[in-house]
Amino acid sequence: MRLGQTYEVVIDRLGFQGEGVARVEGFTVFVPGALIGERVVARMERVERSFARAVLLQVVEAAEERVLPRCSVYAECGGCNLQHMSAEAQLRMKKMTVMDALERIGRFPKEDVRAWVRDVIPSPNVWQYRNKVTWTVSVEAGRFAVGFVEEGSHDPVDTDDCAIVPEHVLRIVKAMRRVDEAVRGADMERGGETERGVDRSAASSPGQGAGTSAAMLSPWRGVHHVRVRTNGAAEVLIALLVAPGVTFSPEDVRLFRIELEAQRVKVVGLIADDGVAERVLFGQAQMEERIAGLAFGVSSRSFMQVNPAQAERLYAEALALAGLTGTQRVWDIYAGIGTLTLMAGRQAGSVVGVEIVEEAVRDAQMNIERNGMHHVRMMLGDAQDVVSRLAEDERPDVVFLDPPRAGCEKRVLDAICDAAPARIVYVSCNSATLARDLRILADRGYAVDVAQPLDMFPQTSHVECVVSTYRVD
Ligand SMILES: C[S@@+](CC[C@H](N)C(=O)[O-])C[C@H]1O[C@@H](n2cnc3c(N)ncnc32)[C@H](O)[C@@H]1O
Repeated sequence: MRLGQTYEVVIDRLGFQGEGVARVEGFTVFVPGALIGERVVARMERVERSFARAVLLQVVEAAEERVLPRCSVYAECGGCNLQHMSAEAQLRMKKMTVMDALERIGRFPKEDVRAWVRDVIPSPNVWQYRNKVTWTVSVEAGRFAVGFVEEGSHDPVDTDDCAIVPEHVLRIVKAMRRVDEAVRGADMERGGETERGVDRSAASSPGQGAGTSAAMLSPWRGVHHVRVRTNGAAEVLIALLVAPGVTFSPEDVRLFRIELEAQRVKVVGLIADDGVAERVLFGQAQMEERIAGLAFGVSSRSFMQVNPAQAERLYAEALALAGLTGTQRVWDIYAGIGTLTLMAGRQAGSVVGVEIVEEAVRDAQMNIERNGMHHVRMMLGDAQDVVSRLAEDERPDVVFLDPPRAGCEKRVLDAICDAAPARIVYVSCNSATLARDLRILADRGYAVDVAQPLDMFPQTSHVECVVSTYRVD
């Protein structure tokens, strides 16, 4: 098999990222965009010892599950990778992903896995469902671009057409573009000699003096990402992620505000975040959201599930599997702003949430206060240290785990098993690390009874799953 060579292949399964997989001349060939059963023409773009990666050139025989992607930039953008697959096929694929991981990585017997893994709960919304987006910003050669990044690239795919983000959030891109055009237009009229009071020296490339190129004059120069959060009331909290030292003039902020108003975007706050500190440029640093009848404040840096309607179902599943009766002692490890922590608080004797991000713990503490839950408390720190400290004071009945994609550190799992709760309910957004961690728990005497996948991220191959385990005495 040679690089650049073209083959006609038949896809016999899907990989973890939803890409078509075929066997060709003893190689496993991954073809993103191809579906099971399809005959496709593909060109090899990377060839290793036993596998290759190919670009889909033509679908010769299409599968029934093939649908027309909704986004105009689907082929280039790295944001979604399953828009070419019907909604039902996406759900089937996600169930297979969880089962495959439990069998291959977790080394659990096939019959057990089949009995545990339920059908995927579909998302109430499969389009425009995201309440948070982080886009890459680029101002190069005078060209302003905002968007998700193409796989294997650093350049954003410039668009304000994104099918998984609500329309009012997309209007922020329009406002940024209009500010860019207005400011650069004005600067060019003046000969590009003024920096408009914006100190972007820290972000200058070597050899680029102020006013030497159109890119230098963009108000968004020095902004590498923009992070937008929105809520059920269609309000937004915008954070401009900037290089250290980058500041904004009041004039830039005023212009942006005017354009946001012109686009009818309801902004609760605009923040500049240089990775060390957040600075509020106008409005406030937190926004409000209601989930399952509780009020939450959330900061820009804090974690919150991205699909709020589906998040309510996720929490309901996790709580049902925990079987709380009002008296238990509960730990919620990797607690974020305390969403599950507070919901568990309505059904438990006491709850402790553990979280490493300071802003999230601050949010969670305010959320505990505003919901009057005085039997719920938060601990700030790395779960690896906090859990063993916590175990010195109390033994939990139920532990929730909801780690980031990397899964739980072994030390955390060991400390929890030492504390011997009757039940551990594991919420995961990565089936591979979930399977790895469930194997560790199984070897320490925790058996799985149910694995419930949910479609939290429609149009992408990511899958959320909640698994309940119980201590075998
Ligand atoms: C997937 S989120 C879950 C948050 C929360 N359970 C929810 O549903 O909103 C994972 C959380 O774990 C936190 N985290 C990551 N590493 C951690 C660590 N080593 N110790 C404690 N918390 C950590 C992250 O900041 C994030 O808030």
